[in-house]
Amino acid sequence: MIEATLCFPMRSRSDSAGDDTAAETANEVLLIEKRRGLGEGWYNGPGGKLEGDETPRECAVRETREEVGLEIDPADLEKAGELRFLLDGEEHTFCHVFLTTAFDGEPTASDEARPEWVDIDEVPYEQMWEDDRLWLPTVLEGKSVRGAFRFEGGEPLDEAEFVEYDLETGVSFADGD
Ligand SMILES: CNc1ncnc2c1ncn2[C@@H]1O[C@H](COP(=O)(O)OP(=O)(O)OP(=O)(O)O)[C@@H](O)[C@H]1O
Repeated sequence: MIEATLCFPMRSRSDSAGDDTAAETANEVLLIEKRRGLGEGWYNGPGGKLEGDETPRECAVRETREEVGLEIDPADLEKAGELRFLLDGEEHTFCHVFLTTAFDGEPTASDEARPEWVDIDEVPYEQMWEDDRLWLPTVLEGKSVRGAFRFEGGEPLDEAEFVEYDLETGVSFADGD
């Protein structure tokens, strides 16, 4: 099973640089248009697979730096979700979702990703993974989610058919990761 992360930097529209504005007032989210690999051509948050013995939090910080050039203190990441993606009945990917309103730098495009600030009411769900519309609105409201999403039809996951899901909101997580 793959362990992966997603990280959603947020800001309020009036901020030109990131600071520690409270999540409740943030109304824009940094999405990426994925330029290669799984989910290519779709929007998502920065993120990727855990490497070596890093924690999910360390992975989210590294992937956000590599993909869009923002620097985040791991302690400033707020755990917002745990998502299980099943393919043909087998555990495929376990994804840790984080939010942050505290980061340094300006989003910059990389080979992997083109970043774009998007109003949280204008998230392009029709150009995203099908499951995103089910859990991301809740996360962007500042509530936590735990979900399981079933896909069928074999690899690759981004060509499989989304068939059903279970979702809980307002959950708590056992540890900070
Ligand atoms: C099934 N429904 C899904 N809905 C929303 N997001 C999903 C997802 N399934 C996978 N994801 C995310 O997609 C990224 C893939 O990342 P992916 O390119 O494979 O990782 P990484 O950057 O490490 O790849 P390289 O091997 O270095 O190219 C990673 O953030 C992962 O959490």
